[in-house]
Amino acid sequence: MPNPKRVSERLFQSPSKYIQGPSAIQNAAKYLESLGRSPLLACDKIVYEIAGKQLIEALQKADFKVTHVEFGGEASSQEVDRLTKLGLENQSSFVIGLGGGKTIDAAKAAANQLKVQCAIIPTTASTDAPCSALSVLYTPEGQFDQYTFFDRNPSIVLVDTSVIAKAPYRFLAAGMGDAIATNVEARLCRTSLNFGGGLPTEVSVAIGTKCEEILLKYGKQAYEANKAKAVTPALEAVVEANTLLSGLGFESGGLAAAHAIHNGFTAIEALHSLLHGEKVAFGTVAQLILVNSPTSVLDTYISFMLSVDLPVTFGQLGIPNVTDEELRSVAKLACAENETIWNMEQLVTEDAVYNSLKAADAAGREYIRRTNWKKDE
Ligand SMILES: NC(=O)c1ccc[n+]([C@@H]2O[C@H](COP(=O)([O-])OP(=O)(O)OC[C@H]3O[C@@H](n4cnc5c(N)ncnc54)[C@H](O)[C@@H]3O)[C@@H](O)[C@H]2O)c1
Ligand SMILES: [Zn+2]
Repeated sequence: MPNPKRVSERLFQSPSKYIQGPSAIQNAAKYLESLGRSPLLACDKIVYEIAGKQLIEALQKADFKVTHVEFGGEASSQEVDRLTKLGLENQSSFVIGLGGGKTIDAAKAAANQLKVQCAIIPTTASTDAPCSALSVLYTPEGQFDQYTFFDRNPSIVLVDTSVIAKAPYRFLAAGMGDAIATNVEARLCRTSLNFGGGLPTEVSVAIGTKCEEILLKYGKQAYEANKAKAVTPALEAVVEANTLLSGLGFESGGLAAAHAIHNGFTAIEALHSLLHGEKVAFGTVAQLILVNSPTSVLDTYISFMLSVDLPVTFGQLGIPNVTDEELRSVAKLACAENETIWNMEQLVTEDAVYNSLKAADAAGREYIRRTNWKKDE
């Protein structure tokens, strides 16, 4: 990474087109035809039944020649190479990634190796992976491997909200946990380099603000709509916040402590089964404490997290008996040399992060006690 003090350019990057609506897959051909007519389509078995069959049918009706490959489940270099090989053998004109964050990341990386364009069709709003020009790769066993960066973002991101509305509502909540961090993190990164290697522009800051506004206004309502499998204006707004606004906001705005703490949580085995956004949600409260946010501000975020069943205490994270030693190892990883925590202007130490974790749990417990909060059944 270049030294931020020596970079004066502001930079904003994004996909060429973003389409969202309840019939997006049915109408996919008209949006995808500019990329060619012989795509390599990666999706796993579950997603094939949910949306893959319907997508292939819609494309075949419009004379596309689709090569369907079953995604193996992990976004690993090996899986990316396998998809690339199939793309070469079939002379695929572009790649479609259909599914959750891992399928999306593997598809983006394969398209990059094939030097063809990429279309992303997320089937959950669980992460902000669809719009970014990077993939998070893992070993075939599921350990973090590396971030890989590409020259361009996916050309087309197509979101079918009738599919998302039927996905498990825990996924939408996790996406909100990832998205609520966007503004909290980006507003501390005004003078650091974003993922494109430039300074944030005014629009990336505005996107983070809008993302947060939508979540606070409509998050709970969208969560309830998702439980009822209903596509409503609130659900549409939150899907856009989780997918487009959060994606553009983090990539061109920057990440800070919340995501670094999420990465630190990999030190605790018991947290591996949690979704990305669930861990980011707790990290967001810890970051707010780290930068000395007033109680009224903490209350706003904690109340939001609880309204969509995101964890704000160690108990809710599933680690009620976490030890100080474990928390110190989380803080140590969160403060690793290349971590995004160093994007913040504030002075940060491992000890301060350790203390913010303990205080976040305490603030969550105190809020629950004070407001007599009870989980909806
Ligand atoms: N590249 C980026 O910018 C970026 C950003 C955030 C997260 N990520 C990555 O995203 C990954 C996490 O993604 P995830 O949380 O979507 O998990 P995931 O990709 O593992 O998907 C979880 C499961 O959801 C299932 N699924 C997908 N759509 C469904 C639907 N409509 N109904 C029922 N089940 C459905 C899939 O079959 C899969 O088994 C992580 O690897 C993370 O590193 C990447
Ligand atoms: Zn994230």
